[in-house]
Amino acid sequence: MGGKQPDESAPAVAGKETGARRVLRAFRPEGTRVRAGSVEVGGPGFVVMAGPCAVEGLEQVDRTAAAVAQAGAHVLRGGVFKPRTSPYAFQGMGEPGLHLLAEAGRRHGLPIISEVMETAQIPFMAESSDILQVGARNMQNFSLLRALGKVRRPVLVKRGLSATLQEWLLAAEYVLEGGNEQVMLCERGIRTFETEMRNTLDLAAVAWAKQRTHLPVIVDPSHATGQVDLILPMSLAAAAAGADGLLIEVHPRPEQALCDGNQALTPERFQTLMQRLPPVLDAVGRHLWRPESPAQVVRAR
Ligand SMILES: O=C[C@H](O)[C@H](O)COP(=O)(O)O
Ligand SMILES: C=C(OP(=O)(O)O)C(=O)O
Repeated sequence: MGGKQPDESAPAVAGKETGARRVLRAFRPEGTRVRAGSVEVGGPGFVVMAGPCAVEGLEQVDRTAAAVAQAGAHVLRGGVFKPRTSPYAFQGMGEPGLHLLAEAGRRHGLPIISEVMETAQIPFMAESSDILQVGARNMQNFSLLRALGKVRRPVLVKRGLSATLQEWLLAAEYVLEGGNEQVMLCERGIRTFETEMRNTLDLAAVAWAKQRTHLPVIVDPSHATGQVDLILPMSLAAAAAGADGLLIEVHPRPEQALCDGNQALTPERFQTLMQRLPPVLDAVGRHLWRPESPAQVVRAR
């Protein structure tokens, strides 16, 4: 793909592989900036999205939202539809959970991101979520991707469990092709022969995607490692590798979490992470996202 120009006029040839076009850096050399509420992803500001893996109830989500907001997070995450390996595992609170997440976001001044698993969920998820997440397991759910192309909400496309970089980009291409330009990529670790960690975080893919595409790239060190002790070092490494932000799991009582407690930071550990990011970001010419000052806004006009 490297060096190829996007060819909008090229007709798809039946039976032949057609490459990515709209995701390529050449399509928008200046890069895409995605807006979620008042937060901008893809500019110089590094955006931290944090919250529970799954919304479990009012107290849990509100306490987490308060803690991550206080530590400086920019977006509240929380799954209400959970793609679980076992049909007997907690599947999420569904729409009532979405209302709790949205309310917690409003109360603590944070836009929210949540996973949409099926096309039928899009209308109400898009109504209340500032960012719609496509999970790793749904990265090649093409009808879902096409439907998200018609939505006026930013979409974060997670890399599939064993997806190649081309497959990941082409998944994002589906959303862009549908007319939605507010798309982000998320590296969340892939399946390899290694078994010590839950997945293998592919940080080279982050630098690669930043070079080859114009889309913001987010890293999820929680699913990538599955281990709390690795989340801090991998978050710093992601910032150094050029990621535009992080998606991190935080729970007030990880040992009681209904999903993925092994990879959830306590609020205290999350605060430490937020304090460790600025010097690394500074070394690569970035900073934690902050609203533009009025002076900058005037200059930009
Ligand atoms: O957050 C996410 C997923 O639902 C979770 O990682 C699925 O893993 P499991 O169902 O195999 O535990
Ligand atoms: C399910 C999630 O992650 P993934 O799709 O990367 O497994 C999640 O972030 O809630």
